[in-house]
Amino acid sequence: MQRIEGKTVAEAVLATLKQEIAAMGAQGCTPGLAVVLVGEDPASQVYVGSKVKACAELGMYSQKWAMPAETTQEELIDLIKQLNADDRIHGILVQSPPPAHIDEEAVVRAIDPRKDVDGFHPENVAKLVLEDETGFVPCTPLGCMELLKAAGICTQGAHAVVIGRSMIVGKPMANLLLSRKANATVTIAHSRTKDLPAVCRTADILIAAVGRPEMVTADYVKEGAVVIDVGINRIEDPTRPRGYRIVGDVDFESVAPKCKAITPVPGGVGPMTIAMLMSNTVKACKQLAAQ
Ligand SMILES: NC(=O)C1=CN([C@@H]2O[C@H](COP(=O)(O)OP(=O)(O)OC[C@H]3O[C@@H](n4cnc5c(N)ncnc54)[C@H](OP(=O)(O)O)[C@@H]3O)[C@@H](O)[C@H]2O)C=CC1
Ligand SMILES: Nc1nc(=O)c2c([nH]1)NC[C@@H]1CN(c3ccc(C(=O)N[C@@H](CCC(=O)O)C(=O)O)cc3)C=[N+]21
Repeated sequence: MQRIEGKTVAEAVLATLKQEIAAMGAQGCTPGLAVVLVGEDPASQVYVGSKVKACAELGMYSQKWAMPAETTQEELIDLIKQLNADDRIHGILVQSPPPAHIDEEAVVRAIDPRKDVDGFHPENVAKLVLEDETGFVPCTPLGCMELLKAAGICTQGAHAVVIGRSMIVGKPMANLLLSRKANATVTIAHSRTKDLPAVCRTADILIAAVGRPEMVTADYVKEGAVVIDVGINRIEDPTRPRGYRIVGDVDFESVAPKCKAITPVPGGVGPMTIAMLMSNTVKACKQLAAQ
C-alpha cells in the first residue's frame, strides 16, 4: 500500500510557484488574491486563514474580507464589483457555503470569470466541459488529479467511480477524469445510487466526496484499487486538546490494506486544494497581464 502524501506534494507545488512569483514580481506583476468570508463559521475561518497564510509565504498579495453574517447579497455583490475593478487583485474567492439568505449562484455570477480562481462561474464550468484550458478548474478536483499524477497512477482506460455530484468537487472531478487527457471511464454516484458498495467495488480509482465521516469501508473497495479521500469531517474527540479531530469520508484503517494507493486525511487532498488555489491565482495574474 502506497500512502499518497498530499502535504509533501503540495509543498513541492508551492516551492515551484514561489520561484515563479519572485520572477513575476521582478517584472512588476505580483499575483493578488481576495478571500471573502461571510459569517463566523469556525471551520471556514480556519480555511480562509490558511489561504491567506499561503499567499504570504509565497510572496503574493492578499486581502481578507471577513463580513458579518447579516451582510446582504447586495453588499456582497458590491464588494465583488470593487474587487473586479481592483488591479492588485487577480483572484477572488467567496468561501462556500454563504449564509442561507444569500443566493450563492448570483454571487458567483458577479465575479469576473477571469478572476474566478474557484472555477465556479458558469463560463469556467463551460470551459471545463469544453476542455478549454484557458478556464479555471475548481481547486479540489484539480488537486486530486495532481495527486494521481504525483503517485504515478495511470487513469487511461481505468474505471473511476466518483461518489458525490456537487459543483465544487464531484462534477468537476468526473469531468477531469473523463477528459481526453485522462481518458478514464467514469461513474458518478450519489445519495440515490442503488447498492453503492457494489458500484464502488467496480472502481479501479475511487474518489469519495460525500461529507459522511468514514462511510467508505473495506466492503466498498476492490483489492488493488486507488482511493482518494476528499472528505473533511470534524468528529468529537475528547482525547484531543481541541475536542475534535478531522476524519475523511473513508475508513482509512479498514480500507488502506486493500489499496494500491490511498490518500490520508488530514494531509491528503486538503493541502493540495490550497496549492491549486495559489496556482490558479498565478495563472489568472498571467492571463490578465497578457490582455
Ligand atoms: N479537501 C478539500 O479541499 C475539500 C473537501 N471537501 C469535503 O468533501 C466532502 C464533500 O463536499 P461537497 O461536495 O461540498 O459536499 P455536498 O454535500 O455538496 O455533496 C455531497 C454529495 O454526496 C452525496 N451523498 C450524500 N450522502 C450520500 C450517501 N449516503 N451515499 C451516496 N452519496 C451520498 C450527495 O448526493 P445528492 O447529490 O444525491 O444529495 C452529494 O452529491 C465534504 O466532506 C467536504 O467537507 C469539500 C471541498 C474541498
Ligand atoms: N469557495 C470555496 N472554495 C474552496 O476551495 C472551499 C470552500 N469555498 N469552502 C470549504 C471548502 C473546504 N476547503 C478546504 C481547503 C483546505 C483544507 C485543508 O487544508 N485541510 C488540511 C487541514 C485540515 C484541518 O486540520 O482542519 C488537511 O486536510 O490536511 C480543507 C478544506 C476548501 N473549500
